[in-house]
Amino acid sequence: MSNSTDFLLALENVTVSFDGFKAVNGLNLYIDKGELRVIIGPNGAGKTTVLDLICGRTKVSDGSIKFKDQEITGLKEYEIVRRGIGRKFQNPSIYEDLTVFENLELSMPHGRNVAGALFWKRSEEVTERVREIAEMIFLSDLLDRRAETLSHGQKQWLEIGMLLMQDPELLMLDEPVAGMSVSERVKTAELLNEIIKHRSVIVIEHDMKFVESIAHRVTVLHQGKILAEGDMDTIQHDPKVKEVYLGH
Ligand SMILES: Nc1ncnc2c1ncn2[C@@H]1O[C@H](COP(=O)(O)OP(=O)(O)OP(=O)(O)O)[C@@H](O)[C@H]1O
Repeated sequence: MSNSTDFLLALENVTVSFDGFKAVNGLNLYIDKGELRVIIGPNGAGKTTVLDLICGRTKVSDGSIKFKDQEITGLKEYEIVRRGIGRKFQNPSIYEDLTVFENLELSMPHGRNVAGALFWKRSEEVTERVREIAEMIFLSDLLDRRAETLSHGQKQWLEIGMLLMQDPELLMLDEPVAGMSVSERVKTAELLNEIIKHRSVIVIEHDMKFVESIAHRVTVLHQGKILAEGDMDTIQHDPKVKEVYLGH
């Protein structure tokens, strides 16, 4: 047995070409258990593509992606979800005409086969879990509200909550605070810090104030490669990073 990784997620030499253009080029990225990693970088750097590769939406052209030491490269998106990776996209995909409670309830995995889904009914366990997650995402008092009546920020939290219902070990969020108010951003930082008590999180973010408030470790991507990696202080003082990203 190799003892090569204690990492939750390991990308090694990952490359993807779109018609010969390498959007991600020989990327090595390692995420620890309980880590909150922020990925920053200029437009077109390959940030979203990295998340697409991890969740199986885009196939790697070369390289390996391992989750808990098992190869996930080539698995289908739903299989990767089942392994324990949840992904939130920029636009919330909640059910607007259902309540907060129902949205969360629907996201609880119902068992792995049709029979499981057919015979599933609301149980104490599900209700308990919905309440627990609702509390985390600041929506305990709004469980009976239709989702369409929520603010933009609350909808984003609801979608994070829906992912948490699936109990992922790794959560990936693409610009979670875009369009949020200042107070919602502060609460989102709180939420992320709560989430990483039991899971790892990868966040793509442009808002540097928000990044400062959450980041353990920052990876700067540029032209599909890692330009720099380290704590916030190191990144902010890195001349290469200043040149391509922070300096303008
Ligand atoms: N399916 C695709 N087919 C062709 N080119 C693509 C595809 N997906 C992404 N690209 C290209 O790959 C590059 C990286 O895109 P990506 O969206 O990952 O960047 P990003 O760092 O997330 O940028 P942004 O901050 O603007 O969201 C871009 O040049 C983009 O046009």
